[in-house]
Amino acid sequence: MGSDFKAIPLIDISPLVEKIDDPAMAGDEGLLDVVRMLDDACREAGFFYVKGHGISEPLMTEVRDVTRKFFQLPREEKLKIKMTPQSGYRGYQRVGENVTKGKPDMHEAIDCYTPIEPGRYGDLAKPMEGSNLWPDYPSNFNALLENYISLLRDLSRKIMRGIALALGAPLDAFEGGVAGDAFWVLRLIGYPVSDDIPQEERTDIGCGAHTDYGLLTLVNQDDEICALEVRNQSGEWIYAKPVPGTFVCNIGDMLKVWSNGIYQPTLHRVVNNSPRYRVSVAFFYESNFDAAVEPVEFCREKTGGVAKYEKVVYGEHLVQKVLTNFVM
Ligand SMILES: N=C(N)NCCCC[C@H](N)C(=O)O
Ligand SMILES: O=C(O)CCC(=O)C(=O)O
Ligand SMILES: [Fe+2]
Repeated sequence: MGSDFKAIPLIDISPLVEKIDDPAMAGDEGLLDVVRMLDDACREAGFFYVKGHGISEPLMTEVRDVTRKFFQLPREEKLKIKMTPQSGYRGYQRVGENVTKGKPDMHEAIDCYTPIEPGRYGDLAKPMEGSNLWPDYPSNFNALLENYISLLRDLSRKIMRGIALALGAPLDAFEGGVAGDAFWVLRLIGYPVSDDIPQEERTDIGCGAHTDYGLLTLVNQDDEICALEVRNQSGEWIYAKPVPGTFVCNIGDMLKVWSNGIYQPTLHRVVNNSPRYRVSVAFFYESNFDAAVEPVEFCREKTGGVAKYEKVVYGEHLVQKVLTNFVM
């Protein structure tokens, strides 16, 4: 939702990253400052940049570079890891296969999800059972990304601890039954130059306006290309322009429900009007797949006493999105 913000705040979260797991951190001034900045950012823009997050800039760049190399491969090569219902919707999607609000998106992508073994979660996760499809080339792709995912999971867990404190909740509010076994999603995305897309397939938007589905998103975007736009309350689109070495973070639908709307996700979209192919790698940190998320009591009390949202099972929310996101 967001206010009439004109810019997206940048937060140096190093005090949080260094101290949040330390039992003696209560009262640490640096950390409390970060918590206050997170609270402001989540109430206002619903978006913030983080630096001081501990992920090295060379690693962030390498992840975008292997992604770019994959998308440069011939179509037949990319289709070897094609996304299908049989793969649990994991794998490669060509430009136009993802649709948002009925319109094809001008991006290609690889979707990776937490692997789900057959039978886990019963019928709930049936459509998404499976393990990830990794390409043979670039050869270090799998190992590099598995490591990246593990680092981002831990970073997200720490930021969610900060967000818990920002809401006035217990430190571990997003652990245990809510997100102690957080489902993760990785989308490696390429936005071609408009002129390179055949005219009859072309629309004007890289990814249509949407909110993200879970708790927290961390976007690692190409330097120098302005394309991610965030909508403020007046309906103006504010650029989340690249800030090298940072992640662009935003909150998702599950945090809205849990907090009874104290924090709301913000609509955003991607338009690549630049003369360069743009790569971004979005990591989504979500609730437990089977978590039934509903407004918690202390947030309801702060917001008039009435639950504004119905209970949502995260996995149902995700499956419903995934089943309607693609034309294949
Ligand atoms: N997990 C996330 N957020 N994926 C981003 C895709 C958003 C666009 C999608 N077609 C939609 O309409 O939701
Ligand atoms: O490419 C980007 O910068 C953001 C992509 C995005 O919003 C998403 O995949 O949910
Ligand atoms: Fe998004």
